[in-house]
Amino acid sequence: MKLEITDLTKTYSNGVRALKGISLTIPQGMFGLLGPNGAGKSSLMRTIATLQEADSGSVQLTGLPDGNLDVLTQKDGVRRLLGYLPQEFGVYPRVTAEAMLDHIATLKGIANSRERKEIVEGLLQKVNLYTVRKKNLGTYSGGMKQRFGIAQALIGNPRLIIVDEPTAGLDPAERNRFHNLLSEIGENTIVILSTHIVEDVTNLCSDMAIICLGEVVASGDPNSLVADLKGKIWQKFIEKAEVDTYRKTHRVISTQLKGGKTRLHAYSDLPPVGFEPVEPDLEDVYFAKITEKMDIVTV
Ligand SMILES: Nc1ncnc2c1ncn2[C@@H]1O[C@H](COP(=O)(O)OP(=O)(O)OP(=O)(O)O)[C@@H](O)[C@H]1O
Repeated sequence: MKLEITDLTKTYSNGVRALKGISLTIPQGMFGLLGPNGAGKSSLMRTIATLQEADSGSVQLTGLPDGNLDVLTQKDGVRRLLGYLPQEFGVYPRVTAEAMLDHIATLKGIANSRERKEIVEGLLQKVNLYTVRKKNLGTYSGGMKQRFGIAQALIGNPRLIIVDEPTAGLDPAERNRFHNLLSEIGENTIVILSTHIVEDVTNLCSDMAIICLGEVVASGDPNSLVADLKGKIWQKFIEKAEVDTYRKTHRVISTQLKGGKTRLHAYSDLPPVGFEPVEPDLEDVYFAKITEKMDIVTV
């Protein structure tokens, strides 16, 4: 099974071109979709989740037992296979987790109440909310709500799971718990994790893409993307006031405060004078690609 996206475009009625010909092949496993705010990640996720129309292009789910699915036109077929955790996941505050999951399971077509009870209990245990299943959702913390969000997305054994910026605002322990949960989702499922947190992709994804201003600027497996930068990233600690000067003479891809000093990373085929070589990581890939399109100040 694969999700094949070809030349997908979307312009909103206010003239914003959110998707400018996106082409991507997304295999089974965890796929990370990285991009800065406004890159078009949510627009792409909503289109794949059949919640919004594209202007042109195609999205095909191929390799299914009973043939391919055209995601843009065969929406009911896609919805039967889909689990979706949107960026803004609202919950009904006065409903218990158990009652809400039971309701969603009914909506997803699980008519038999005993079967539903079994599924709901299993999911509550999986996301570690079983002991608080009788509490109203309004009393849940951010992390608990996200785990509840995953439980509802997993109802009906989806083959395609989309999670949009799931760890923003979670504390490290909850983020860890959420990562473990995602990594337990079966190998024979496509999981698309849309995020602007590079570390989430480093930790979880075997394949990825970076999008920026509605275009794919890199795609592939994270290790190869990092390997491509070997010998090209250089670092220097400078005073903050010197950043602008360096930006005039070097291709600065990122600046970060480290112990009160500013650590500057620059991209160069040859060693720049006064810089030291540094092992690239996925963050360097991200910034090197993004700064090809956008000014570092706006990244
Ligand atoms: N319904 C809409 N109407 C008009 N413009 C929109 C709409 N939704 C998104 N946009 C614009 O389209 C562009 C892409 O937005 P999108 O939400 O897809 O990006 P994103 O990568 O998910 O960003 P973020 O990380 O901030 O959520 C942005 O410029 C945004 O302002």
